[in-house]
Amino acid sequence: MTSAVSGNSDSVPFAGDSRWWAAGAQVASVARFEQVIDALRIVQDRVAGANPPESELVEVAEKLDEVSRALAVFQVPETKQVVGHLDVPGRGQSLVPAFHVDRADGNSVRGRVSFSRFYLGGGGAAHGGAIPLVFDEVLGRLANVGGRIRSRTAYLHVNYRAITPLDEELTLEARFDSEEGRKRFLSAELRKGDVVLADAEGLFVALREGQP
Ligand SMILES: CCCCCCCCCCCC(=O)SCCNC(=O)CCNC(=O)[C@H](O)C(C)(C)COP(=O)(O)OP(=O)(O)OC[C@H]1O[C@@H](n2cnc3c(N)ncnc32)[C@H](O)[C@@H]1OP(=O)(O)O
Repeated sequence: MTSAVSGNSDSVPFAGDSRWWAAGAQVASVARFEQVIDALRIVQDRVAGANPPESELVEVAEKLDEVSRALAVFQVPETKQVVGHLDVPGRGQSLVPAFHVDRADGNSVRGRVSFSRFYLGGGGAAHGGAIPLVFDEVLGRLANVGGRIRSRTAYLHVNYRAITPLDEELTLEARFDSEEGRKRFLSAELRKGDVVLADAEGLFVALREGQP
């Protein structure tokens, strides 16, 4: 039996808006899909952190080929895609570290995020591109909740204030600061305890009718 990918209503604080990209998409099992994404995230981390002998690499490459062949016949257009549209932390995708919401309303959100080995830049610090990924994810979602017309990021300014460590639970707080016509201004901070690791300001522009 298949079930519709959740059509996150405004009554669900800080839920995504699957109507944006996935109207009508069906998934055989949300729990099973989430299990696949969790396993994929672990594979990403294990590959990033591994240096195995050649014989092991041959075997791993074969197994990964087998997995991609199994999925090749089930490829669907974007409107039917499941990844990114599940009502679970991380939205069922493996690009952006999963953001776990603790408190949210239409104008602010607070939650937790952790950067695993896959997101290593160097010297024990998270990659400088991984941090904006999380800011764009959280600010982008906050910009669009509450029945607002959907918007896209016009700019995202990120300040790196301190090294962002891997494998530690960090907090992220974001707010909808102001609105001028189609322009929405949002900001956020990523913290370890009381220490600000990075902060961001973003402009999100509401799309006109028919704008992709
Ligand atoms: C379950 C699913 C969950 C889904 C959950 C998903 C979470 C992640 C969501 C993340 C969202 C994204 O990353 S979206 C992907 C990344 N972003 C993009 O691809 C956007 C690419 N850019 C564009 O499409 C366009 O440039 C727009 C839409 C941003 C703006 O173009 P436009 O609509 O033609 O508007 P335009 O007239 O240019 O600008 C409108 C006003 O904004 C100002 N403006 C525009 N750009 C800028 C700028 N960079 N810096 C300053 N100001 C700017 C203009 O001066 C103007 O001000 P004034 O004259 O009116 O004062």
